This record gives sequence, C-alpha cells and structure tokens, in this order.
Amino acid sequence: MHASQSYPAHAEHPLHADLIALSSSDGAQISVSLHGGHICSWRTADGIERLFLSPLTKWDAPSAIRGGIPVVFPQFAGRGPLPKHGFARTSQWTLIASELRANGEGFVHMTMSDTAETRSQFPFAFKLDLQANFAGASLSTALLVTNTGEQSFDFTCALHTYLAAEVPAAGTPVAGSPAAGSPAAVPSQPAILGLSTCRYENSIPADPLNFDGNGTLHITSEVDSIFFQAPATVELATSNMVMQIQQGGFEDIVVWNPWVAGTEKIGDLMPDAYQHFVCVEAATIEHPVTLAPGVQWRGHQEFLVKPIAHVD
Ligand SMILES: O=P(O)(O)OC[C@H]1O[C@@H](O)[C@H](O)[C@@H](O)[C@@H]1O
Repeated sequence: MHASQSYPAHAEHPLHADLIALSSSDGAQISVSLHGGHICSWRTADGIERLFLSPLTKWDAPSAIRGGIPVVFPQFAGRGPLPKHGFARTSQWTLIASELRANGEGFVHMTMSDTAETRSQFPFAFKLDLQANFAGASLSTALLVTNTGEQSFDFTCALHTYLAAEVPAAGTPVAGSPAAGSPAAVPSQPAILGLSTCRYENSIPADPLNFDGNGTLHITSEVDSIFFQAPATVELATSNMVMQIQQGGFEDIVVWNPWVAGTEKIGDLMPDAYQHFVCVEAATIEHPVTLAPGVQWRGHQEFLVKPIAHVD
C-alpha cells in the first residue's frame, strides 16, 4: 500500500507539533504526548534515537500512536472483552510535571483517571501515573495503577516499548548463516539474551523461535511471543550497541516483530517498518493483578545503552 514511500531516517522524520519535549542537563531528550500518556521519542545524550516511531502514525484519537512506548491497560491484546490493548493508549492524559531535576535528570509525569467513557467499558475507579526519568544513556519508566474506588478490580498491562533496531531485510544472508560472505560484509540480526529458560507462548506456531545453542533469541522471522515469569534483566544486542533492559513489578516479557506479512496488515506501518524495531514489552498477562480499594501497583522498565566496546 505504501510501497512507493521510502522510510525516512529516524532522526529526520518530524515529531508532531503537540509533543512535549524535555532534556536532561547532559543533552538526553524525550518527547511525550498526552494522547495515550505516550513516550514517543528518547534520544540518549549522544543524540541517537532509541525508540521507533512510525512516520505513518495517526496522531488523532481514537488511534493509538504507532511506536514509542504505548501504555497497555487494563487489558493486554485481545485477552478480554475490551478493545485490543485497552483504552489507556487512546485516552487523553494530563501533564503533572515536566522538569529538569537538581541531579541533572529529566523527569516527566503524566496521569489519567477513569471517566464516563472508561467506566462504560471497565466499571471501576482508578488512576494511572506514567513517570519517566532519563539522562545520559538511560531511561527509567514506571506505570502506577491506583484503585481509587470501593471495589477491587483485575487488570493486565504492559509498557509496549518499540526499541529502534536495524533488522536485516527478509532473505538477506546474515552473520553466521551458510549463505553469508565475510563476517564484516554481512549484517547481524538483533538478538535478545536472557529469555531461553522461560516458559513461553508463541503466537506464530508455524514459525518456531530462533534460539541458538547459547540461548540467544535471534529476530529472523515473525516473532510474537510471551515469556512468562521473565528475568529482571535481559539484553538486546544489535550490530552497534547492547541495551540492558530491566523490569520489576511486571512478570512477563513480550517480544514482537511483525516481519513482512504482519507489517503489511498494519495500516500505519510502512512495508519495511519491520526492519526498524523490535518490541520488548514489560507486561503482566498470565496472572492479572487484583487491586483492592486504596491499593497501588507499580511496574517499571529501565533501559541502559552500553557502547559495544564496553560489553561485558
Ligand atoms: O497493532 P496493535 O494493536 O498495536 O498491536 C501490536 C502487537 O502488540 C503486541 O503486544 C502483541 O503481542 C501483538 O499480537 C500485536 O500485534
């Protein structure tokens, strides 16, 4: 559908004018949207964009922003009666703070509460808070869910993070494959370390996950998998960086790349978009959280980019 369009270099495609941009004292930056309480862009202090954001994003409600860090609440995917991934990502949020802290970090805090519209789908009183701290090569995000009503409720949720990662096109000989030439001449696929011992559910049963003998998951075809009771730390390795990803509060991790056929089915992605991101989502799916009145739940996901020369 969009075959005549080429994918703009990420640094070149303009962010929407309504985004709120803020910087840390060392020059790291994020941009957020109150549509969805959404982190749309994160640049480390070296100026490199670390999140994928589709240039075909529709910025208006009722669409969700395609890329960045969508907030999934109170339902993950189609696992319940609500619209896919719930309503938080398409709701209007309010800015509580957007500031440079005394320690030099940038800090942003957005919130949303139940409305007549959310209560028509999910008849509970709640408050969500999305907070982010960033500086240098790191970003910390936290989702807080507070039960502000008088009845308990259950929810599933995720921070559906689209990490910018160059993925060789389908059919390209990649490092380590028999068709590859000299190692220097061929690209390497993104790989995720740390998930090999997890029980998982693979939504693409015809296409088994590509774990190598060392337990590293290579992104070489469509991946849409939930890893249950995931470890607190995993790593995403690409040809030019290693990103350490930590989480707490969230029990599960989802890895998603729609590859060629999946991308074609998504109207706000260009045909080659699968070559530009891997989603590593901090999620709670298998065991919904039951939140009693007055109680708050907190889940968090943190990212630290390590220069390739400093990989442990
Ligand atoms: O297109 P959406 O609604 O943003 O969902 C994108 C993807 O989100 C992932 O979390 C799911 O595991 C995938 O199955 C889904 O396709």
